[in-house]
Amino acid sequence: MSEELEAREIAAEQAYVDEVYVQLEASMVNAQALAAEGRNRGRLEHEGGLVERDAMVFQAAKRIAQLDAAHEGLVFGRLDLDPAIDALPRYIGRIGVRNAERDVLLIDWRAPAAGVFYQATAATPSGVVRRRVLRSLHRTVIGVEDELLDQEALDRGGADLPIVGEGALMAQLSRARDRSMHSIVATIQAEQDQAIRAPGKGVVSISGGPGTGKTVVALHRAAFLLYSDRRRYEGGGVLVVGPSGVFMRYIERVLPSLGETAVALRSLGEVVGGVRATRHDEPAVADVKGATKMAELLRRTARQHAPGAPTSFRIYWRDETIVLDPGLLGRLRRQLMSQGRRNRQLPRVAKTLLDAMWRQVTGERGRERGREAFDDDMLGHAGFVEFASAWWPPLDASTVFGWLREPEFLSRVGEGVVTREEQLLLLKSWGDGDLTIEDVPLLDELRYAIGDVPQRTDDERDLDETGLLEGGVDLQELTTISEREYAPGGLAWSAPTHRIEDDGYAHVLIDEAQDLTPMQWRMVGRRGRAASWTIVGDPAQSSWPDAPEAATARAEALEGKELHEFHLSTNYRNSAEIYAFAADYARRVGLDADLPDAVRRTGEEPRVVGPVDDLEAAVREAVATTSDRVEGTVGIVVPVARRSEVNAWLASWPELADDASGARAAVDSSVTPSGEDRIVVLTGLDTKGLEFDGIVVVAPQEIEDESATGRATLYVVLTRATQLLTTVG
Ligand SMILES: Nc1ncnc2c1ncn2[C@@H]1O[C@H](COP(=O)(O)OP(=O)(O)OP(=O)(O)O)[C@@H](O)[C@H]1O
Repeated sequence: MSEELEAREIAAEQAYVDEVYVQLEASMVNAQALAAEGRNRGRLEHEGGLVERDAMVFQAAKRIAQLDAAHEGLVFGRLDLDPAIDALPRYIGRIGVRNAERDVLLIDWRAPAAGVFYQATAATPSGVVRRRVLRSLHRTVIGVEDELLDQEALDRGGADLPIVGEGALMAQLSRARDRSMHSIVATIQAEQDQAIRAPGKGVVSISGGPGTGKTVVALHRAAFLLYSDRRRYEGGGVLVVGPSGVFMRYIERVLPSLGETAVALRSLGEVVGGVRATRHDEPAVADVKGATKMAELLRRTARQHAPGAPTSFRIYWRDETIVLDPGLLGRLRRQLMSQGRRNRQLPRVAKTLLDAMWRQVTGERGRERGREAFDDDMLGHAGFVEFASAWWPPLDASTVFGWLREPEFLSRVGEGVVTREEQLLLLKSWGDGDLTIEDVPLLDELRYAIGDVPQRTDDERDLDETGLLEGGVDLQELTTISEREYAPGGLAWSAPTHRIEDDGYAHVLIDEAQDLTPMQWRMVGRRGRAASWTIVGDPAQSSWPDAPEAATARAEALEGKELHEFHLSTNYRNSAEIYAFAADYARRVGLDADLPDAVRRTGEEPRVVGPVDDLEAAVREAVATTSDRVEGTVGIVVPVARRSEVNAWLASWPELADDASGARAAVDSSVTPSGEDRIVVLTGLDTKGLEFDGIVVVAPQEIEDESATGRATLYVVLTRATQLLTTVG
């Protein structure tokens, strides 16, 4: 009977969903035709609102159609209200759709009218009698899950509203995990909805323990903001910053599945335009590079005499020797620096030098000729022009960053800022080539300290203004000289391509904010001076050891902005059994953790294997068992020092070969990883923000011991599994 009932309900919903798709296709064709026709301006203005809206629906629908996401239907919700309010059901979808008469067929989930879908509860039904979630596979409705919110209204109204299913949330939470995060539009919970719909003012801070939906809520919030004020947020840009490239790939499909693509998703190593770093420094080095004192070191660096540039200049003119000695040049350098960013002073360089030189002209013959003639002579003199351009070359941040690789230079600017030991750590890390994630904020700091290298056209304009360097200096050539002489040879550091003025966004969203170092806060702070912010994090999961210093940097980045706090209290990821185990650990090791309630029981207790004699055999057994028992992803979490070893193990286990191309690629560079592997090897830090159906933790004690914040890292690791957790050590 109940199956029959469910089938009948599904068929009825399918009919409605089909109607929505027919209408959607009609409006897409319509919008396309309008765009293709390229109507004249007046007509566009006349029908502006309509055309724009159709075009928007078209764009959003196209993106949603492109997304071949199995579980995610366009129409996912239905509200049956008290007949006294509305006799017709309301349908909720990823985007809004109207029919030819412009009646609403589907309400966009972000519209105010959809709010009640998320906020209504049995205690405060707000007119909702039945809330229904439609589960779909592409365009096919495969299930419905109902909740009865107001029995009395149902009795009173005498309507026929059957109740089907076991509840959408549990069905959604029990699904197997794949490599991407999915949107939760159908099952957003009331406390999450409040954070999602908070106005885009000041700073919205969303806190909560592991698995409470902070990330997914923040992404839905980005979609909400774009919907609520498209001009502001699409025009000004929305920046979403997460901890790693792996994490960004994990979350990248959520916004497109909501029809939104106008968002910049950047990992911390990619925040600076044109730069892409994917490797972390080891913890001891990361701790030095992340500390606020690096800002002082870099400020000093930016003010130094360019290594290799001339330190004096001498010229004969009208019987006189004019000398720019190192002391005088040092004073002139400081004078120029005091007027603003180094590169911005380029147009003033020649005049500053000429002023100082003219003061030395005291003889009659020289004075008689006059200043103008003096300037003309100098600017026509190849020796002077060459000196001026070599003394103050246009510099890009990567070049200046390269100066720090010289031990003597570093010890000079580092004096009293970083210890000798720290200098050695820095030098060692900069010796091996490519930029690390921790270097990126340092490079950014230098960009801001020296300013952009002027573009050629700007140069020409600036030079025209001074009237001093006419025809004399080819700045293009200067750039080449400076690059040739001072660029760090052989390094894969590309110069930032974006200009400082283009760095700002209208909204900045920081995920896993507890991990930002002070230097990273400074970097993201520069991108959000005029922005509203969403900041998401859980202090207990922090891997930055100096919490007060990070708090100060964060406060500076957000200075003057009003704070609105939201807290999430239910863990939707872990089974109750797994989370109890992790929470026990947090209490035992003294982490001051925010412990949410986990709602889903599986009857599977976490398994602790060990102490073991043969680690490889024990891990192999645990991974094989886990992979047999879960349908979705499996993460093998290892100490940093064991990553290659465990990858080699996994690559050599034939029974798991199909699921582990990443491990094979890690040990054999001729193998290409598929990127869709079910089984992956990760370090503790790599797991931040991610989740897997099964987790096998290798040598947990070593993870705990490998950094000052190892306990917080291990706590993160223990909260990544949805179904099965095994530790082997
Ligand atoms: N309302 C919801 N309906 C369905 N699934 C949800 C809901 N809220 C959260 N989830 C799921 O719970 C899991 C955890 O969410 P998310 O990763 O956003 O949590 P988090 O708070 O950022 O976690 P952590 O801090 O541990 O990284 C995800 O799979 C997410 O889809």
